[in-house]
Amino acid sequence: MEILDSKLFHDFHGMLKGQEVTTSKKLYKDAKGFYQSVDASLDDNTIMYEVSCVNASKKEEGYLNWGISLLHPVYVNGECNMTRGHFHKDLNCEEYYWCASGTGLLMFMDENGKTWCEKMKEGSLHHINGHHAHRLINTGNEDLKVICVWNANAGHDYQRVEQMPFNVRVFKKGEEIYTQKR
Ligand SMILES: O=P(O)(O)OC[C@H]1O[C@H](O)[C@H](O)[C@@H](O)[C@@H]1O
Repeated sequence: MEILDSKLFHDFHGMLKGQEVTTSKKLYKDAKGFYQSVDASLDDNTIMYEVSCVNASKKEEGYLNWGISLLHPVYVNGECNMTRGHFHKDLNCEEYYWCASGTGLLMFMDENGKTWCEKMKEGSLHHINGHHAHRLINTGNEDLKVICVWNANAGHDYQRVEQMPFNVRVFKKGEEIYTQKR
């Protein structure tokens, strides 16, 4: 019997490593549209968040993806750094988010536009119903690292949240977090 080393390694407080891992970075210039206003003090090439994934060999039912999203503590005129956010293309596909470190909010939106959040902190585990759009928000002063597991056939429907955007924005002033209806 062969006893092999694992092909992948995920340090609890670090990134995902292994040959099959793909990483993408979201720069401020590609995220400007997420925020209420443009912050001229931020360099266009500021890295807002990074996503590393191990994608399944097939984008089919029964296959799973594993990933980590890492959001840096960047504020855009006081508005907290966030992911683009999406519905799944296949609404039958659920997802789990598990907070490895940092503090933030997981914003949900149902198909009627009702928006709410769950608090994220180290160890918090979040179930995402396939019918709910989801967006990560870093409200802390350190990286927010969130481990994600989702069906390989889920897909990302960004258009749907552009047509019906999350209707609440999250800001930080000093140490106070506050929200604003958009
Ligand atoms: O694609 P975004 O909405 O910007 O979110 C960033 C990423 O967050 C998590 O890692 C999800 O599971 C990924 O599927 C998603 O791509």
